[in-house]
Amino acid sequence: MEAMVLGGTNNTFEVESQDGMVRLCSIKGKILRESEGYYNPLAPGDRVSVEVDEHDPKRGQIINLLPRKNHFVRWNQKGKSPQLLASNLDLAVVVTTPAEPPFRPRFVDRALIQADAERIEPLILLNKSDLPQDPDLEERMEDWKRLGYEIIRVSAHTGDGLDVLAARLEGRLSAFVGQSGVGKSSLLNALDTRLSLRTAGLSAKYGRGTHTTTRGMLFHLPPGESGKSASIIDTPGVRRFVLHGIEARDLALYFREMEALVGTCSWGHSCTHEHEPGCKILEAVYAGVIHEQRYESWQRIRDELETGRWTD
Ligand SMILES: Nc1nc2c(ncn2[C@@H]2O[C@H](COP(=O)(O)OP(=O)(O)OP(=O)(O)O)[C@@H](O)[C@H]2O)c(=O)[nH]1
Repeated sequence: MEAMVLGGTNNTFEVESQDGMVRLCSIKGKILRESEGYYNPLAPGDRVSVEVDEHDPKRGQIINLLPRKNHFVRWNQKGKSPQLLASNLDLAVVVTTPAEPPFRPRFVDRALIQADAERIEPLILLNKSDLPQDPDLEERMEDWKRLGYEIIRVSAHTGDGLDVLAARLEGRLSAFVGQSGVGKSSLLNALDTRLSLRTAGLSAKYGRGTHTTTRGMLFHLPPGESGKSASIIDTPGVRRFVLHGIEARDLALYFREMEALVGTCSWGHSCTHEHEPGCKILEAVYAGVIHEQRYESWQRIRDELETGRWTD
């Protein structure tokens, strides 16, 4: 029987069959071949084949992973392996805030790049729009918009913008990705009042989230105006989003404003875009076509990918 993984740990998963029944399932055999080398064998959104337990219809075994349309991954530094956050997504929703926790544009850049690399449509969701906005944030928002990224502004607290967000999520499978404390669980609670996911204030000491959601979980929202329901994966908040599966030398291809310039410099593909005369990327930075902060973002992320050392 075909079913979808809603959530789970390394050996027990909540799996939903097409009739809506949710079973606890373990993986038959040692490991799924496709998951070798990964931190976790399956992610919410994965489609699997299940064999129902003869003695207990509420349990079963996962015998097969069905081909994935895409998978959203980050590098797990502690586990030293790629971690599957969600599979088969229509939309990667990168949640950010003007403050509490502080606005971290590089976190957003990294998540957008990982989504683009997997050909998952990204969306920037600015939560906590009730808090004072800052000029740096507005400038970056304008730049992302110019690059073609869709932006929705909401407040889980006041409800502002939630109708726009709900309409955008209807009929799709989306994942909320963001630093701990940006309000991913609060947003889900606001979108579906039947949910009461645990949320928590920021740590007084560091002004960061306290990692309340520790594992990913897929939720179906009640059908909206279109009659279709939204499926949303709440992913655990992370302090740092480390890219996976992207080579440092290819990084510029995932910066939308750089992609077309790659290979056009006087030094061709051997240009480092750091100091060479005739570098089209540097010329674009000087001309203001590439935002200085995006260029710095590219430099930092490239260094991280080259050295395997991460500073923020
Ligand atoms: N001012 C304001 N605070 C919010 C808003 N949404 C959430 N918060 C607060 O932000 C804090 C963190 O919210 P959570 O929903 O737990 O954040 P999270 O992103 O799910 O965090 P993790 O589970 O750690 O990943 C809580 O104190 C919420 O009350 C909002 O729109 N405005």
